[in-house]
Amino acid sequence: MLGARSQYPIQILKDFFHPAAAGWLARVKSPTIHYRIKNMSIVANAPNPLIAACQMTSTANKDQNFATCSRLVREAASRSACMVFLPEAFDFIGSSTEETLSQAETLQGDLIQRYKGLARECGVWLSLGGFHERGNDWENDRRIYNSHLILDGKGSVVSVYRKTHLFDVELEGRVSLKESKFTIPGPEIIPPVSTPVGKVGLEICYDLRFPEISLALAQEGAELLTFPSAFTLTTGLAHWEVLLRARAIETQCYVVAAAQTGRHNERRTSFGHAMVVDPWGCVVAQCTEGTGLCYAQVDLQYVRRIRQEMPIVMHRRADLYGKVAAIKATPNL
Ligand SMILES: O=C(O)CNC(=O)[C@H](CS)NC(=O)CCC(=O)C(=O)O
Repeated sequence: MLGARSQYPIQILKDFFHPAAAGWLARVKSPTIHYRIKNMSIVANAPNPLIAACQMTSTANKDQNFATCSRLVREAASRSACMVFLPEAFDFIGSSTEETLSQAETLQGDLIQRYKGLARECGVWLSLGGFHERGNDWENDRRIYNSHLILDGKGSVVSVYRKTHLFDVELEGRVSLKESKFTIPGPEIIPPVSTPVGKVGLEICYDLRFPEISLALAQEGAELLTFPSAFTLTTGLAHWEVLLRARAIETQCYVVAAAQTGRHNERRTSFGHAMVVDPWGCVVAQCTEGTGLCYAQVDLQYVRRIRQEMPIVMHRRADLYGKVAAIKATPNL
C-alpha cells in the first residue's frame, strides 16, 4: 500500500527523505484524480501515473494461476493503475523439471493469448515476468527460456527479454536449484521500453545480483527497472530489500519488483515482499502477507531532479572499470 513507514513523524520523514519526498508525502495524502479515456489512463494536471506490483503463490495449475492474476489485474485497473506487474513464474511453478517442461508454451500459445485479451479488456499495460517459453529448438532439446514480456494496453506484445543470468545455486541443506538444467540463457539485454509510466528496463529475479545489467539499462535510458521474482525464502531474508534499494539508488531509477510468496509445493517456498522503490532508495510500496497488490505513483520529474542534483552518471570513471566488466567466470574455489 502507499505510504510505507508511516509510523514516523512527518518531520523525521522529511529530514530523512530527499526534499522532493515532501511532495511525495503530500501526494500520498491527497490522491490525484484519474480519468480513463479509451484504452489510455491519464491523470489530470499531474503526470504521475499509478502502477501496481502483484504478489501471488503460483502452483502447477495454470488455470488457477491465471484466475488469480486476472483478478489482481482487474482490481488494479479498477483503481486506475495503468501498468500492472506480475511476478516470475506467474504462469506456473512446477514441482519437478518434468512438470515444468510439460507445461511450457510458446509466445503464440493459449496462455499469452489469454493475457493479451486481459490487457485489451482492462486497457492496462502488463509486465509478465518469468514466462516459461519453449526454446527455438524445443522438439530436439526440450529447453526453455525464462521470458519477461511487456504487453501494451491493446494487448500487443511490445517487448520480450529472456533471462540472461541463470540461478544455479546450492546452499547446503537450504536451497538447491539448477535453472540451467532446463533453461537457455537469454542472448541479450533488451533496450528499455517506452510505456505510459516511463521507460521500463526488463530484468528477471536473479539478474538483480548483477549490477552491470541495471547500469547498462539505465545508460540506455531506463527510468524504471523491473525485477519480477521468485526469490527463495533463505536468500530473500538476507538480500532482497537491500539489493532492490541498491539498484534503485545507484541507477537513480524506480525499481518495481513483483514477487512470488509462500509455499508452492513441498519443495519450494518464496520470500514475497513485492515492492516498489523510488529513485532515492525509499520503499514506497510493499505487499503484506499472501496474494495481493501494492500501488505506487511514478513521478518522472522526481527521477530527473535526483539525477540533476546528484549527477552520478557524470562522475562515473568508465576509464577505470574496464577490467572489472571484463572479468570472466573462473571458479575461485
Ligand atoms: O523455476 C521456475 O519455474 C521459475 N524460475 C525461478 O524461480 C528462478 C530460477 S530457479 N528463481 C530465481 O532466480 C531465484 C533467485 C534467488 O532466489 C536469489 O537470487 O536469491
